[in-house]
Amino acid sequence: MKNINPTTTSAWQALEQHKANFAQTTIQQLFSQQPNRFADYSLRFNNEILVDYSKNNINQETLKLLRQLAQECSLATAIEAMFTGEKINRTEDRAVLHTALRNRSNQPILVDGKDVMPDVNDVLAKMKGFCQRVISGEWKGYTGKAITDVVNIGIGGSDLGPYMVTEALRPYKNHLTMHFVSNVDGTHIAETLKKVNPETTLFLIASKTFTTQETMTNANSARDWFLNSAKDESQVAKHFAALSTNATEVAKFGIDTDNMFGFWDWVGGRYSLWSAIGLSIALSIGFDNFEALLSGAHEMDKHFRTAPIEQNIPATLALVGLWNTSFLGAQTEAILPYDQYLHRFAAYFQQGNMESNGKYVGRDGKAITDYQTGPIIWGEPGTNGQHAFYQLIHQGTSLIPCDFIAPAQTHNPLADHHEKLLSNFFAQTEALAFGKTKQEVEAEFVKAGKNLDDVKDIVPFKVFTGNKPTNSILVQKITPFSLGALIAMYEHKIFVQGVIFNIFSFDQWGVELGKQLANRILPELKDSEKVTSHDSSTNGLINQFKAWR
Ligand SMILES: O=P(O)(O)OC[C@H]1O[C@H](O)[C@H](O)[C@@H](O)[C@@H]1O
Repeated sequence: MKNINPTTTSAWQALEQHKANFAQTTIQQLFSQQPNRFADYSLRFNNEILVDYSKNNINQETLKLLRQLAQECSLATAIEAMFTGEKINRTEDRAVLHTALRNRSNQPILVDGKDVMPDVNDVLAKMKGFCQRVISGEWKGYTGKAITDVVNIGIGGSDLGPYMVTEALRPYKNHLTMHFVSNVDGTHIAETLKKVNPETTLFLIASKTFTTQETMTNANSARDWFLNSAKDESQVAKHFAALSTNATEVAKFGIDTDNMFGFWDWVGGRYSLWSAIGLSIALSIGFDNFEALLSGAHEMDKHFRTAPIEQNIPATLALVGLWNTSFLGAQTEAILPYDQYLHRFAAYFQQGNMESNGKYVGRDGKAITDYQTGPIIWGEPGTNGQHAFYQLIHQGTSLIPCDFIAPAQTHNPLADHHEKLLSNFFAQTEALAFGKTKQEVEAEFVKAGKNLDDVKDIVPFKVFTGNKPTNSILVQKITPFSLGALIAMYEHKIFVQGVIFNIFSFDQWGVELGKQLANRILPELKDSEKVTSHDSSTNGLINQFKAWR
């Protein structure tokens, strides 16, 4: 991947000039000027996902310049570099091949001259056999009973993806009850263990490195709890499996390598739900559905790799997002799914996006000083968010571009719930784009029989300026296939932005310092000695903790 500061491209400079046009123009005016705006600014994937990006402050010139920016930043070369296994994660000297995990075409993909597909397929076959045995009840616990509960112990990418997807695909789940333990706070595992029976519980220890403090601590507590009942180490094999790249550490922990499902250093943690880390997903919805999830992602991969930039959905979302943040001044992006099953979707992409693109060092190793990199990602399911934080999106002083996501078909057709939910979905983007003028507010008062003189002081508070950018992502139905495609769509959006930001999107050095310091502090908490080795704040906090515990 080349080192290109995006601000030095002619497209960036032209975009800087071009943005002045939008100081005066509103989304409302754009719609009045362009009667076909919806048709011209929306894209479809497989007749299953509709992406409408028309309610943004963009015109054809904006798109032309943004596409030129992508070209000047060598996006097409970068896409090929990722898909063909080049070591684009240069700071860790690794390829980035989550796309290989869902490569249903089976076309060879080479890393260091070796095709990775046979290994990928071997692990998938092993996962399939394991799922069949556990789901059918053939796999027995130490007292001869079938498994009823699965506890995934992992954190970050080894938790957020599997948890988000198993929740999103609950309508497809079988009889197994899934639990996810991530936090090192003992409360998390303690509360989970209260709900399960050691005779019928399977623990999946999910950790790429198998050294993560939180996960290993929870795994050890789970094993102690299990052995407290089973009283026999040899029974651990019936209740513990490992999902990891680190066979040595897995063996040290005492998990049989027969029960280990491997993956490789070219799978980033936050892109790992497609790997053995997805075993909890496959157990929960069955292996066929897990394969459908992979297929959906693979279809999106093909689209991303081959579609021209004008029709390329991830690239378009990335460019429009970059326009909003880098040129129009937004610092955050909200992801707002109008689907209760997608309640962890925003949390998942907080890691996906912020751990990937929250970087201040450019690919040249120098600090980036003249543009913003990855935005802050946040969000909650609609309509809950409407009753909580939408006030600020509608009338605050920050510009917050939002992605609204909704399924056309619900899995729970109950009275008119879905129509009500979707009426809110449509209404919100309409309100955000077009707002309500002073005249409209006054007309409403008049209609309600009020004298305008009596209400004139209230009028300004009821005005909505509108002109707030949104994307609407309408999915026919959330199925394993469409969810796979949707996740891959966002993954590639992040990739495109990382290429243009000129950063390395696939490392995560920013999480290391806190870990190092926690490791230094941990021994200091073991005794009652007064701590003096830190700054006065950190010393003061540690000493108060010691006094109070
Ligand atoms: O899967 P593990 O090796 O346990 O890592 C779990 C998580 O922790 C790390 O600190 C990284 O920030 C994440 O990218 C990763 O997903």
